[in-house]
Amino acid sequence: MSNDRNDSRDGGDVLDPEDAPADRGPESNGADDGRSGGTTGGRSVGASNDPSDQEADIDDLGSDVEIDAEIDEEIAEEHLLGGLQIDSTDDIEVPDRLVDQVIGQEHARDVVMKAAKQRRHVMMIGSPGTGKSMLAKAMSELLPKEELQDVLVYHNPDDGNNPKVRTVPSGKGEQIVDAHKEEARKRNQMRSFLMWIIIAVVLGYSLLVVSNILLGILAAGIIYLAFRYGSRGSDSMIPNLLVNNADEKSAPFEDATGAHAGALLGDVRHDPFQSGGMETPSHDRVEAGAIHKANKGVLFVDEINTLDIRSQQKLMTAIQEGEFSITGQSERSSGAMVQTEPVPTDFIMIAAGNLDAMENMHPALRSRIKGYGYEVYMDDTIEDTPEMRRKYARFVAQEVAKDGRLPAFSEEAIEEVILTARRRAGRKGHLTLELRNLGGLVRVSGDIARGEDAERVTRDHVLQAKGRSRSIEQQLADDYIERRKDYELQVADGYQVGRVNGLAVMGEDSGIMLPVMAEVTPSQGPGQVIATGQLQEMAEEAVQNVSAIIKKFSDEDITEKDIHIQFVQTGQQGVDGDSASITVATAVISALENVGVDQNLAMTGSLSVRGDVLPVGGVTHKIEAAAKSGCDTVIIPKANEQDVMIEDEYKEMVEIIPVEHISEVLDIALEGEPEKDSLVDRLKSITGSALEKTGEGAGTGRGPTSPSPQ
Ligand SMILES: Nc1ncnc2c1ncn2[C@@H]1O[C@H](COP(=O)(O)OP(=O)(O)OP(=O)(O)O)[C@@H](O)[C@H]1O
Repeated sequence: MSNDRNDSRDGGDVLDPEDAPADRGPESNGADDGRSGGTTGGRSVGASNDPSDQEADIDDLGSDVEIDAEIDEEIAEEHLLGGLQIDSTDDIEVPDRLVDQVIGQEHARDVVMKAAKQRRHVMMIGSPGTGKSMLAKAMSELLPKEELQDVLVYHNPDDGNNPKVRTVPSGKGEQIVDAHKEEARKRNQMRSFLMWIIIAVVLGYSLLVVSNILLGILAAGIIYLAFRYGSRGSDSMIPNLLVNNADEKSAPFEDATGAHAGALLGDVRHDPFQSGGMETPSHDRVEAGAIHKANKGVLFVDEINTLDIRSQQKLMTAIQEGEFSITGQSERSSGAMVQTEPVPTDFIMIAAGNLDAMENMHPALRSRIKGYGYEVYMDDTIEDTPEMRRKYARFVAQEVAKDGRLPAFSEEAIEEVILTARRRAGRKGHLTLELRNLGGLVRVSGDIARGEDAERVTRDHVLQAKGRSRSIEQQLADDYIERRKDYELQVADGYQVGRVNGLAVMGEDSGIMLPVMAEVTPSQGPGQVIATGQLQEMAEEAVQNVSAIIKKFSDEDITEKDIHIQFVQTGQQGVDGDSASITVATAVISALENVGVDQNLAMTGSLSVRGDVLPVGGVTHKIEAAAKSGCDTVIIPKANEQDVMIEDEYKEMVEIIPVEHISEVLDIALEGEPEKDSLVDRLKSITGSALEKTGEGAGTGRGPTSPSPQ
């Protein structure tokens, strides 16, 4: 039987659906293997269908592409371009294959290549713009093109609402449809010929024999309509080419992110006529969904949790069965009556998203992907090595090539992009892997250069682009700082009791200075912490931590007092996690002891119950915000010292003081010398005693700090 089918594919009679190959869904793998010795559409598929050859191909594709240049490793270490001696991006070759263009993400790349070889599903979780869809696309390029199929839908003479489905090797579908059209055209020609002969005979007879021309015209009209009506039937025999892979250069890549049910699962269009000869045959109204178009390729769904539960369930069925019938998605449409035979859905699924997406996706779908595939977490940053910097230079070249209209980047412009990647990493010795944003910077820089008709993109263009391509959060933060300056709310001079300049991050890359005010009052009942709205919990935690320290060093129990904390003019954005806890603690101690706090100083840091200042996120942006707001000193956790990568322009504006303990914060921030044996005196003296224990200098006296969760 299978031999017969192969014969029909290779040029035999392809017009009868029963003669077309009937292999569908998962079984078609076996059928394809059987085909490998033959010729398909004039193309030999034997060699590359050998699985071991395919694996070798994939391994080959995966090999890391090194930049082709002689590198002096000693120079490379210090050199921003990792020792690459080039004039511009024109000197950098961009690899052809997407998988070789991926920067970093070694683990994800390995997983994708393994999954391509084994045909396994993959779940990729990570920050936006780190290359999830790029890797999914790269995976489709790794899949064997020879397995691709076209899908045809035929009219079912036994049941018009249950169209037949047939799969054929890619490229064959068009031939079959063309052959059917040719056949229909010939049949129609013959019918027309016959029709005109009959009309001529009828007209001749009515004119010459009956002598009634009117009767003749009427009869001719009826004959004409009968033939026209009859020819519609032969058109309905032409199959609908549902999936056409004839021109695909690689296995399909279908992005079904945010797709509605019809686009994902296929649909059958409504037919307003439905019957009476004017209707469109049901097989012609069938439309493929992404799951069908992705057959033998990759189906990519980002933010998988945004698909409605029914769609997720059906997706699961398609994954499990390897085939899925198409029916009308709208219950009220005539399409809902139609259901095709199962259409193959033998795809590899790549589900992507952030951590929320994973938590909120259908548990059964997740377990299906997990059970039949891999889960991988995308890296946000990568170690800053000469080799990696060379790859970042290639990244700039890739983005220029991808855009197609940008001028080449000069060496110094590439250096500026790499410096930005360092800064955006927010981590010493690392480069950011949020490369979509970095690609945005490349494009804006290129557009500025283009606007000036410059031949090359220079460092200056990149610097201008950095100013222009500010995120919404950055623009908001800058606007906020400007407005506060108008009202002179920014930095007050001298010292104030209970008011401390805190620092926070807005969005991903903007800092903002937010003053915190505290007032301590006697309580009528048990003491309370009263803070602004949603910040209540955070304030309570900070007060609890500081109260443990206060209790230890004085007779005061601040849990018996009412503590009012105000995050001045925050609108509640920007205050993240517990990074404001040393700010709150300082404000409370200042209010409690009635000692002024230096208003030219800002601070960020998390606080342990033992008074250790623990690391926080976004220090670079916070320091820059303090500088922009006019502060001249910033206190940061010692553990974050290595993460500071502020722009040169701010370096002159602020002094950065890394601290390890709240006592150091108080020493720097509070006004004057405390009264002997007062709470502040005792708290400040902790530094002294700690230093005595280790015998080291200020700021290094305490043991290593443990990281705080952000
Ligand atoms: N690791 C990478 N290597 C090279 N280029 C990258 C990488 N990550 C991102 N890019 C660039 O950024 C663009 C967008 O990345 P991509 O769409 O793959 O991100 P994503 O992780 O799927 O993001 P999202 O979840 O927001 O869709 C890519 O087309 C590519 O130009």
